[in-house]
Order: sequence, then structure tokens, then C-alpha cells
Amino acid sequence: MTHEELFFQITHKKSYLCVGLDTDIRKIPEHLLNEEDPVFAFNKAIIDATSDYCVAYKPNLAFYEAQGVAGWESLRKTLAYIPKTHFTIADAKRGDIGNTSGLYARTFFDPAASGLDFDSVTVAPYMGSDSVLPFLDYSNKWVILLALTSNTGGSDFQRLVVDDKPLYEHVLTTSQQWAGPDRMMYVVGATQADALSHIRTLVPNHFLLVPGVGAQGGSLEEVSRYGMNARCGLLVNSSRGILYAGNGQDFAQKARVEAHAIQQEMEKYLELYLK
Ligand SMILES: O=C(O)c1cc(=O)[nH]c(=O)n1[C@@H]1O[C@H](COP(=O)(O)O)[C@@H](O)[C@H]1O
Repeated sequence: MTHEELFFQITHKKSYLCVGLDTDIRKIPEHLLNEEDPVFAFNKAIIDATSDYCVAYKPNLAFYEAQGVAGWESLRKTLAYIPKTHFTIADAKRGDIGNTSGLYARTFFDPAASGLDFDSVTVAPYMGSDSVLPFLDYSNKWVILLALTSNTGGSDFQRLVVDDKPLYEHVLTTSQQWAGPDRMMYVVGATQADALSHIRTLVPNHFLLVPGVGAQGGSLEEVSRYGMNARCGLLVNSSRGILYAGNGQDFAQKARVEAHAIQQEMEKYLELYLK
């Protein structure tokens, strides 16, 4: 999916919501455990219930890899089920020496090799250019680079001052030599809204993937006020807040209500802050 197509979906849906498919087999409603593939059955119901209100889905690989071979198959089926109108993110946080990154890229971007055909993958920047560039060899695919993450430990390294600037700023400026806003996004946690205005001056045109609203307590209003640009430039993720809004037979309906509430708030912010 291109930058333009993603912006079209945002204006069409009046939403920049990304639903995080962090599907924990220990948390899904009991009645689904009798299904042949409970994780896929859960995801399918969540996708059916939320696709009207979101523009992206982000399965986090940990939740699938922890299930071994069965988890990998649930992931493949889930990805195939997501409507083509939705941007897909493999939240895998990969990055290694060049030849290894090349195989990670193949894993997420080459369906003939792996059965997976994601639009994008999250990548950790700290092994540098040759660990990131192999993901950019796939012309229509995106890298989403970790810049300033939502967790408290994110400050251990990312805010350390190096050559008069916090380390995350070096990530934002150096990586712009690798790809522009049509192929690269950055992760900025919703809990880091204080830094968003400044980040926008460094990457005015890039999309930011913003996790950390809902369960982690980040403010959607602040993220939208400080982070939105002329093409929205935001994908705001919520995982647990939507997935586990309910835990009974009506879990998907509860997830839909939650996703709709976020979409309604986003519609308001698009009117207020789209510049
Ligand atoms: O890359 C991410 O998506 C990510 C980066 C970050 O800084 N913080 C963060 O929470 N995430 C992911 O976003 C999701 C947040 O989930 P909830 O807190 O349940 O909404 C999880 O899959 C996290 O791994």
C-alpha cells in the first residue's frame, strides 16, 4: 500500500486506528477454545467487528511465535483474512547483520517463501544501516523504525544525549538517508507526547506508528494535537483495549463498540488538527 492509498483510507474511514492483534491464547473467551484454531477464530471475529473503524492491523509476532508451529499458521490465516483495504504491520522488531536481515525481510515480504505478505515490518535501528536496508529491497514495502518507544525503559538509551542530541533524534535524522516518507515510518509511543511536536519538526512528512493509548494510558487527544500533519501522518494502535473489551460470547461486539468510540474521537481530531 502506498502513502497516498493509506491517506485515502484514512479520509474515507475518518479513522487512523490500527487494531493490534496481540492475541493471547490465555485471554481469549473460553467458548473459542473448542475451535480447531482458537487464535484464528478470535482474530476473524475481531477483524469482522472492527474493519469498518480502522485502517490497519498489527499482529505482534510474539503472540504467535509463542504457540510454535500452530501460531505461525494462525498468523498466516489471519493475514490472509485481513481485507486488502487495510495496511498490515508485522510487529516483529527485527534487525540483524545484513544477510540475516535479508532473510527476515523475506519472511515477512515474500509470500512464495513464507506464505506471508505484510505491507510493513517494525525494525530496531541500533545495528545501523546495513541491518535496515535489506528490508527496503522490497520496492512496495515499508520499514517502521523504532524511534522513541512507549515503555519506561525506552528512556534508558533512546533519550541519552549523544553529540548534543538525544539518541532517538539521531535515529530520525540518519535514517532519512535510507528511505523517505513513502517507505519509512517511525514508532513514537503515545506516552511520549511531550516530544511529538519536536519530532514533527524532524520528520514533518512521515507517518508515525503510535502505540500506547488504551492499556498504557497515552492520550489520543495529545498525540493527535502534536503529531498530526497535512496527510494525517498517524497510525494510532490499540491492542488490549479493543481485543479484551469483553470476555464472553459478545466479545467481538464489545470490541466493535470500543473501536467505534476511538474512531468517533479520531473523526473529531481529523476535523480539528488536519493541517
Ligand atoms: O512497535 C510497537 O508496536 C510498539 C512500540 C512501542 O513503543 N510500544 C508498544 O507498546 N508497541 C507495541 O504496541 C502494542 C501495544 O499494545 P497495548 O498496550 O495492548 O495497546 C504491543 O504489541 C506492543 O508490543
